[in-house]
Amino acid sequence: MSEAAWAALDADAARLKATSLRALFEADEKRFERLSFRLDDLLIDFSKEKIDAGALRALLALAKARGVAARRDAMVRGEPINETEGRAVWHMALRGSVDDAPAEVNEVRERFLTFAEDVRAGRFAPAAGGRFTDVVNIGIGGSDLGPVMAVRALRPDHDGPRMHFVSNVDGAHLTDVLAWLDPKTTMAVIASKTFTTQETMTNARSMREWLAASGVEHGAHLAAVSTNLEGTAEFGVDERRVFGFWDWVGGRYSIWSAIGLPLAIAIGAEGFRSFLKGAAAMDRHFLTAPAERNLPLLLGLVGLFRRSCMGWPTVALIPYDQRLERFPAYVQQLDMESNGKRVTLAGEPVGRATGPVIWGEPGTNAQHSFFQLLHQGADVIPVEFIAAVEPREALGDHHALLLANCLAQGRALAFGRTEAEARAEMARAGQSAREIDRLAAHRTFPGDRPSTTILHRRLDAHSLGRLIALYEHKVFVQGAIWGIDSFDQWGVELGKVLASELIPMLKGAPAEKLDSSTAGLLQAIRGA
Ligand SMILES: O=P(O)(O)OC[C@H]1O[C@](O)(CO)[C@@H](O)[C@@H]1O
Repeated sequence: MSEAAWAALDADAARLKATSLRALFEADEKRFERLSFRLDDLLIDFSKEKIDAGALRALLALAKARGVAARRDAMVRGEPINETEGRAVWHMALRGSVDDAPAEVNEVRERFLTFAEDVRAGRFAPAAGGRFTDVVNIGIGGSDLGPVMAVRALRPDHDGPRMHFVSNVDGAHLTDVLAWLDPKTTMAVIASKTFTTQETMTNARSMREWLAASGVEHGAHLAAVSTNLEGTAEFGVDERRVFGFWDWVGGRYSIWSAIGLPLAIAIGAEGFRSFLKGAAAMDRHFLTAPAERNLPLLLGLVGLFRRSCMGWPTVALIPYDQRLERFPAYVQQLDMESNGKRVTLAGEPVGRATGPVIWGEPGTNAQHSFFQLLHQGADVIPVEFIAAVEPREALGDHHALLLANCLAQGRALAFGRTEAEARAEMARAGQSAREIDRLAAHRTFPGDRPSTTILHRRLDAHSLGRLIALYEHKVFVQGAIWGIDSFDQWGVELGKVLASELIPMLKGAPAEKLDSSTAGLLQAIRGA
């Protein structure tokens, strides 16, 4: 049954490759109305994608044939859909979107939100008195990217102590962050699901030494977030400041758990609850909206069509919102660690291209760096634009300029500028025929480059929660159709094992059983 659905999609892809976006818009003046979808103030416009009603029908048929709704419902019921690790995938329980969530979810949430308020109000204070002015979150991957992204996104709501994030095992990271801080008024949150991650534990130990070296009672400056309570105790974190979570929360899905503590300290408990409510609003929509109007389903299907049928390997995620500067990096982990797999749950090759490369930077900066390639390079790179209709602060005409640029880029990508148009423009500008001949090809934009535009009213805790949940569910939909396990990450294991083997050699142990390249590089490092 799904073979038939894939075959129909391949036919749609062939037809749409031969039909330009210009032609699609000319053929249907209601294209925007037909291909844009809303949830409250959130609007997703797919009309500049290379899709049409036929392709969308075929995509919905594929989702049905692949049992996406049944798998979604199994996820909500807490079934172990992360089959390779035998775990449930229950991050929706953290935002009140499942029945029968364990009582400890609420208990831990209340504890860490109370702690956040205590830090903000100075009730939890440094050992030697005063107030904590700075908080350093030490974590990596899902224990870093969510908190850092969300804290930056919600800067206008940030009225707690200053927040800092250290993730890289490169000592430069910790050194540069600590250089500006006073240990007497700095606390650390050690965030690690496993509490064994080499980078995080190394940074945590160095942080503890930095606190101890200043003479502060370092234990009183530490908090931890982890599923490994033995590990946190062994490290010396007082259990009153340890906030747990559970193996059914994937690292890249953990911002809703106590991993969100830095965000709660920054914006307060009420702000954090609003963030959870935004995600819950998207959950409700994903669970109940009809397939033809279901935003995460459609976002997933359009992306899947680009990747598995049109063959485009990457997606540029471009928020026209400076405060979403880390959103592309956040979605990069969410999507690439989830769907960067090539075998199905049964261990068979998927047989189709799977998770795309996700990358991006905020606009308008991106326009002045890599947009040249998006417009005139040899590859088609679909773009997802994100913008807020209202700015958080009124500052002259900045926001109008920002939005004008966002809309202009989508138009330029989709419709380009034909050679005839380029020539006519140069002629109007009074350029000679010779000059026109010389430059016409350079000034032609092929166009026909797809984009999706996501608009919401403004960026706040609620809309950020909703946006993240939109992307989480989109990733889920694609993984379900490809039949892969979107919730494991075996691909990060081998590098970890090989690094452990190399550590002693970097510290002087004899180099053994190495390939000639690695041996040569090690030699060069030792001899340097
Ligand atoms: O929270 P932990 O256990 O320190 O893991 C950090 C990150 O490392 C990974 O396990 C692998 O990179 C991610 O999935 C995770 O978010």
